[in-house]
Amino acid sequence: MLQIDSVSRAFGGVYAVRDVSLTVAEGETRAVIGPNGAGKSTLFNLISGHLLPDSGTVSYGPAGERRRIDRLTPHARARLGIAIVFQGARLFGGMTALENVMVGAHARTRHGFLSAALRLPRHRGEEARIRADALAALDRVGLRDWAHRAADVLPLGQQRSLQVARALCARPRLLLLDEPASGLRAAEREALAQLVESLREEGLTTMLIEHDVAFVARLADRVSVLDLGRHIAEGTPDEIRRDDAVLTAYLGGTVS
Ligand SMILES: Nc1ncnc2c1ncn2[C@@H]1O[C@H](COP(=O)(O)OP(=O)(O)OP(=O)(O)O)[C@@H](O)[C@H]1O
Repeated sequence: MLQIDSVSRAFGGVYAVRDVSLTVAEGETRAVIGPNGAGKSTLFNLISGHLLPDSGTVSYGPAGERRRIDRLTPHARARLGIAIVFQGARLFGGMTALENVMVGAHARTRHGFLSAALRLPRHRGEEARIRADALAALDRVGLRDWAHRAADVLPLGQQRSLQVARALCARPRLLLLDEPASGLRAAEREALAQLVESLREEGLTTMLIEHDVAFVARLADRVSVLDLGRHIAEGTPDEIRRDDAVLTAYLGGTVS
């Protein structure tokens, strides 16, 4: 579904991502781990289009439909089915849960969010369909009963689920989750883990950045490890746990 070839991106002469190559299969759940500053979020932004690579290529799509996307805008990539939930992403505080999700659906409409917000005539016909999709997305993440509550009064765990619903409403084929579990309490983490598992069962291709090893071991088919911008290891969670380069990266070179 995703193929990244020799991608690099530097800031001020310092590589955030350096010569990274990896492929993610359709239906796979891929965890991306690595110490702080390893380049994980930068990699996600290179996939979503919020950053462009200095060199290298990003290709996307199921077999037979694969195409290069590394020069496309984030909006164009969203319309191809790539959705990202940013780390610490904010919700629109003055809106209900349902309205927040409907914003996500506009990412894939022809006219976009601005036209929706202005309620232009050409847009009105799509409104009912988007509303139905948004309610379905809320249902999928267990938030149907919260649809008409203000988004900013939801507990943090449900805010995260709402962000996932917003991304799902755009009908992604590749979902990028940047540290979705950070700051959540145990019960909230469990609910999020179950949500990611259910998406996996539905066959959605997902990449997630996560620090918690138990969370990764439970959810990921494969794990990619970044360190100082480089892709230093890839394997199943079990293989990664035994990988010397990974232990060295995490423990600062103290492993013999
Ligand atoms: N927009 C930017 N401008 C300048 N430097 C940046 C920018 N984005 C990232 N960097 C730098 O690139 C490196 C990688 O950052 P990135 O956020 O991708 O790492 P990360 O693995 O996601 O870290 P964390 O786990 O702390 O979120 C860091 O040294 C960071 O300071």
